[in-house]
Amino acid sequence: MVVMHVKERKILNRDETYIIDLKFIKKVKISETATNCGFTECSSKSRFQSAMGILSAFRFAFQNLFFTPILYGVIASLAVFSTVWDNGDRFKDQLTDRFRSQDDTFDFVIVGGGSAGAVLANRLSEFHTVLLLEAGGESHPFQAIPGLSIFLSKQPGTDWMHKSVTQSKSCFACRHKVSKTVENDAQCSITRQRQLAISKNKYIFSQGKNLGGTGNLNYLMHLRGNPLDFDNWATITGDPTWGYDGVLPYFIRSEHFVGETTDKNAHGYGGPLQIQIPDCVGLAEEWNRAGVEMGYPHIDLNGRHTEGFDTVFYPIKTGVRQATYRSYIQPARNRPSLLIRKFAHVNKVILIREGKTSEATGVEYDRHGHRKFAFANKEVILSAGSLQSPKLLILSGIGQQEHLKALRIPAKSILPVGKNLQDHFSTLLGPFYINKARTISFDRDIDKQSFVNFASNGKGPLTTSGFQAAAVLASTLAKAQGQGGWPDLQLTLFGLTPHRMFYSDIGHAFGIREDILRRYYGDATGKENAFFIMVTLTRPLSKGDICVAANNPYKPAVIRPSYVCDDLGHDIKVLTEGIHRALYLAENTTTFQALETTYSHKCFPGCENVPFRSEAYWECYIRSFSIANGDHVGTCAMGKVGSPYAVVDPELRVQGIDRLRVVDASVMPTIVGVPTQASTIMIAEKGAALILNRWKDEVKVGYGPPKQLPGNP
Ligand SMILES: Cc1cc2nc3c(=O)[nH]c(=O)nc-3n(C[C@H](O)[C@H](O)[C@H](O)COP(=O)(O)OP(=O)(O)OC[C@H]3O[C@@H](n4cnc5c(N)ncnc54)[C@H](O)[C@@H]3O)c2cc1C
Repeated sequence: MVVMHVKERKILNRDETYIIDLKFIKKVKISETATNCGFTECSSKSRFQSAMGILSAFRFAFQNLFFTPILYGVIASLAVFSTVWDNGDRFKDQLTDRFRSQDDTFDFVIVGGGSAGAVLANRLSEFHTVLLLEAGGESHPFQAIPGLSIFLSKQPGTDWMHKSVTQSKSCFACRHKVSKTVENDAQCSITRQRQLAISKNKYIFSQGKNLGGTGNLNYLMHLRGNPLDFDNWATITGDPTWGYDGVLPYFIRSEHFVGETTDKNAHGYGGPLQIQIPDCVGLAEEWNRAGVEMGYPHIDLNGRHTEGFDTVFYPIKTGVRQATYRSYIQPARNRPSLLIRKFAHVNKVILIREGKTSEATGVEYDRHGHRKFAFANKEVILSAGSLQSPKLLILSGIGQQEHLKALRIPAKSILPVGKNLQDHFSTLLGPFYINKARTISFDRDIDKQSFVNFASNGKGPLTTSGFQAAAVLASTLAKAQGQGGWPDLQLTLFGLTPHRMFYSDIGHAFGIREDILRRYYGDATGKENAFFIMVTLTRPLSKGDICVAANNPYKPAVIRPSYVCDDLGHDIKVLTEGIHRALYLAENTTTFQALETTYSHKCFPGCENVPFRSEAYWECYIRSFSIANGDHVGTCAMGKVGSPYAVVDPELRVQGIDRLRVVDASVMPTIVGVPTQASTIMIAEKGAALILNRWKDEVKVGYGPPKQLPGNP
């Protein structure tokens, strides 16, 4: 093992051990190597100055010393890399396009090749001709590495980077951006627009912009949700097949589970998406043990459960991120029945009036500078995600009457499109310092060897996004309402030690001001070992909405998330309780006491005027260090016809319009109590089965291997 210490900087290698302090070289001994991640702790012993040592130190310096600065350089230039990648792919696509089919009529036209759209493209093209239109290109190679997750969002080539409107009750520490955009006011009415010279307190919402969608840049936590999340959907929609027992077979169908679990029957074996625990789980074992100390079971959180703790599963294969890009799109790509058009920005759905109702016949889209049209013999399916499917509906004439009127878009169906926006809302607690190297430090653990280890074995610290274990808990408020078995809080272990650029990287990932984080994390940087806990409100009362400001597909949607805005103060109370439980776990369980866990004593900048750790302090902390999880749902909710939020029916058909469905996260009527990718994939699997069943009498033979319709599993 080699440790090179140049001034304050350490770089690790696995073969030999030196400390170079520019003036002298020290031999050091490895005192401990932690399990599975390859974290290291070192202590110096004696000096030596052998010629061999110096020679190998120089050799090492040439091979490794520059690795970390280069890595930081690459990470800092990810924006450039992603743009260059995107432009290169665009150029290649333009060149090869002339050799591809120029057909414009297909059985199905799918808009958006993200988490849901990729599943549909795969399943439907087994039996029908499918055109998949995706605004972005191929997934970026860096997106395959889970360890780079916190750097992947907000890169211009591969992220839509939507902006919320200015928030008054949260986001106080969010990045302030100078902007001259025209903003909608609080009522989503385009008649009252204001010109803002400086816009602040805005969230930047990431959404993946390439094949695989947001699954390419998310944090890889694969959690399905609580059975009551889905039983609630069955009640809302009046359709029992959306209850837990109805949706479970579709979770199972999507999955190929690898590894050990306490609930084997809950899992699928042989599905497209490989699910497993990554090689590097850091403090997960201690986390689960501490949960048991607190009276919660260590369970499989993807099984039938109420409350509990568990290590988080990821959609990975030999360490590599799968997303729906590698699991659903790549295996289907060569089918003659599937045509993928990348860099195709869809502007609206083409609707024609048929008697009293309208029917979707195709879409209008722009590609490589040309306006084009594609037509569907059977159906058009929108899978553009919760922030864009509603926008496309509105631009096509499906939305709220006043809104369409103000936009001068002829109304085709009056529906509450864009209302009911829900998301998880979090804050990040820590650092919690510990006395052992059990978490990842970028400065210490990410080196040339860790890349080699990842590339050749799929092992090591690069296999984890940092989010390694979770707990789902019901708050006392939920229990008081008789919902003790229906968790409304998630605590997630974030196993990173603050590295040199931590304030900047976390600021980038979560959209928080760097100057504030530099002040807050100033003491933490350079300390050996620490972890964080993300505290998440998973069943918020506060709801937001989305509308569009102009009849122009290139104008960003107006997004009002309205986090922690409920009049009862419910959301703040539940989050504060979550913070107390996280603190209890870290400070009061014997498992974490054995690691000498101590919480940061620093006051969050802006909250100095309230007593540290008082209820008022935590409220200030939450409203300042606000993290929007990006789990947006509900903007095209399914429900009973005529209900206040229902846009699609339980078969995901847009109400009042023929041959048009929405199949993505936006159809969830209420948000599930965990991150939303697994449930989005389940919705797409169920949606595909519904569509195939509808068109079962018109199946074309000869498109791909399966000879039998999947139907209900
Ligand atoms: C930073 C972040 C971290 C997250 N972490 C997790 C996590 O750890 N675990 C988890 O389960 N969930 C996580 N999520 C949420 C999860 O990834 C999403 O819920 C899920 O991917 C949504 O899938 P979707 O199919 O609805 O939308 P998307 O995956 O966003 O797909 C929509 C696709 O449509 C395309 N598109 C949009 N508009 C157009 C248009 N006009 N024309 C053509 N194409 C268009 C987009 O480019 C995109 O490819 C995270 C989200 C974010 C933002």
